Amino acid sequence: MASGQDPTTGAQERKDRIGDVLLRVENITLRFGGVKAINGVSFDIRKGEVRSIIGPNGAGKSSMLNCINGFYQPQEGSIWYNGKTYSPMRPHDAATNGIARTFQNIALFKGMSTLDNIMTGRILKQKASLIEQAFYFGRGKSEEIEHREFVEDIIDFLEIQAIRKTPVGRLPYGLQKRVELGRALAAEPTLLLLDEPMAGMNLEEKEDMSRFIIDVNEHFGTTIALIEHDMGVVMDLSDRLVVLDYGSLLADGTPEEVRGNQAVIDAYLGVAHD
Ligand SMILES: Nc1ncnc2c1ncn2[C@@H]1O[C@H](COP(=O)(O)OP(=O)(O)OP(=O)(O)O)[C@@H](O)[C@H]1O
Repeated sequence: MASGQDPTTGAQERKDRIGDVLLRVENITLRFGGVKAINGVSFDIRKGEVRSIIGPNGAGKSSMLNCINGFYQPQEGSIWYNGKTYSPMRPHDAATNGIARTFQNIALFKGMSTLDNIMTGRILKQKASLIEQAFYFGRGKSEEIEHREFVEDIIDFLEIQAIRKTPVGRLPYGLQKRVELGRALAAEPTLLLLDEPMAGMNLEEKEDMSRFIIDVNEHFGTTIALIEHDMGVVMDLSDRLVVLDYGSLLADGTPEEVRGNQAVIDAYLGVAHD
């Protein structure tokens, strides 16, 4: 958030930005054999908000993102998204309906350049036939130019012009994370799922990434669901938080509400379960 800004103006702007419910997780239960990774969890995500999912290791956070984008198919429950119920959500439905994500462990093509990696995020936007693309004529040619311009804008936005031709495997970790964000943005997502976008980063890199997340949310109006372990970052960025513990919903509310919740404090301090 810009320094020197009147905090009441900022709060009002945020309120104006947040709209109706975009996605609702309804009573999701996910099992792996005998392990209940998620246990009857429900919550919603509103248009334009930054919604964080927090909780101790193994709480079910990544599994929840995997249910939302269809990588995992829960045994019970459904996902309501933008007017339609998915039971379960399938990866293709998620991708074609504007749900994009980044991963806890970077999933880029290490030998390919920054530019080419981000271009792969445009695949679902391509309308030209394979022949048109291969021989670079007709729609293939005009589309390529259009996609390239879009990707160049993302590169400018994320301030990574200097590394546009560098193979991503040679980049430091923090920059690889930024390229991964760029690839997700190339899909022009309505809902962006970020799985620990700041893991392994130093303070300066975390500050940069926080700024980009806020900018994506404010400038593009992208709704963001975020998993992050750094509580300082989470409290600063989030409009609302969901807290999971041992696969169950422990709390749901604003940063202030969650910060003061005794069950959350106990979970983080490691108070024994009955
Ligand atoms: N593919 C899988 N196969 C078997 N068990 C799994 C699988 N994915 C997750 N789990 C289990 O489900 C539970 C929740 O895991 P999950 O990765 O969702 O937690 P998390 O909150 O994201 O943890 P962390 O903060 O450590 O990343 C854990 O007990 C985990 O071992």
